[in-house]
Amino acid sequence: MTNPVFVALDLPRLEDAKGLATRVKSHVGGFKLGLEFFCAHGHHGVHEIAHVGLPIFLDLKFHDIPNTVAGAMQSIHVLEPAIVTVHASGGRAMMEDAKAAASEHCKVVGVTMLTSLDERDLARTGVAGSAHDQVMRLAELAETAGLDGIVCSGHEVAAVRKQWKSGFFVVPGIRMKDNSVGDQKRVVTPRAARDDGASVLVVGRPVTRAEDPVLAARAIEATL
Ligand SMILES: O=C(O)c1cc(=O)[nH]c(=O)n1[C@@H]1O[C@H](COP(=O)(O)O)[C@@H](O)[C@H]1O
Repeated sequence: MTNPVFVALDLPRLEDAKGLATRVKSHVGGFKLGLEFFCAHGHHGVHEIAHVGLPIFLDLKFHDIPNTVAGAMQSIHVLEPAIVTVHASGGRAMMEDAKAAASEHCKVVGVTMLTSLDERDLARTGVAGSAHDQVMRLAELAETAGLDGIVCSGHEVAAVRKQWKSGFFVVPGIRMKDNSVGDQKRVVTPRAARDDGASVLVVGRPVTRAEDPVLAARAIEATL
C-alpha cells in the first residue's frame, strides 16, 4: 500500500516548507500546496517542492465560470500536479470543463462541504439540511460531471464510497486523539478515515506544527 498521507505545507516561508518536506518525505505519500503557499511562492515554489521527489497535490480550489476555470487549469499543466481541486458548488458545467482542461494523469476532485463548517454554518449559507445530505448531493454532481472524486470529511466518506465505488476520496480534517482541532469542525483520526475508504488523507498542523514533525509523521504512519 502506498502511503495515503499528503502533508499540507501551509507555511509562509519557502525554506521552511522545503526543509520540512525533505525531513518527512520517507514517512508520507505526497505534499499538498494550497492557497497560502501558492499566493506566496507561485510556480517557482511548486517546482522547489516537487524536487523533493513526491507527488504534488495542488489545492487551489477553483470556483469561477467554466471558461475561466478551464483556462486556469491549462495554466497549471506545466506544474504536473497529481491532484487538483475545484469547488463542486461551482456547478456541473464548470466541473466538466475543468476536467476536460486538466492534463491526462491529473486527478480533479470537487470540494464538497469544507471540514471547517458544521450544519449551522451550512444553514447560514442558505442551504438547509444535514452535512451528510449536502456532501452526497455534491458528490453525485461531481460524479455526473466526470470528476475523479471529491474532498469531504471523514464523517461522510464511508457513505460516499458506498455510492461511488470507483471514486477517489480526499479527506482533510485529520487529527490524532491528542491533537488540537483548531478551526476544523468535522474531524476524524487517520485510521478511521482510511478504514472508511479515504484514498488520500490531508494532514497539516498535526505534522507542520508538531515539536518534532518527523516523529508526528511516523506516528500517523504507524496507525495506518
Ligand atoms: O481541499 C482541502 O484540502 C481542504 C478541504 C477541506 O474541506 N478542509 C481542509 O482543511 N482542507 C485543507 O486541508 C488542510 C488541513 O490542514 P490542518 O487542519 O492543518 O490539518 C488545509 O490545507 C486546508 O486548506
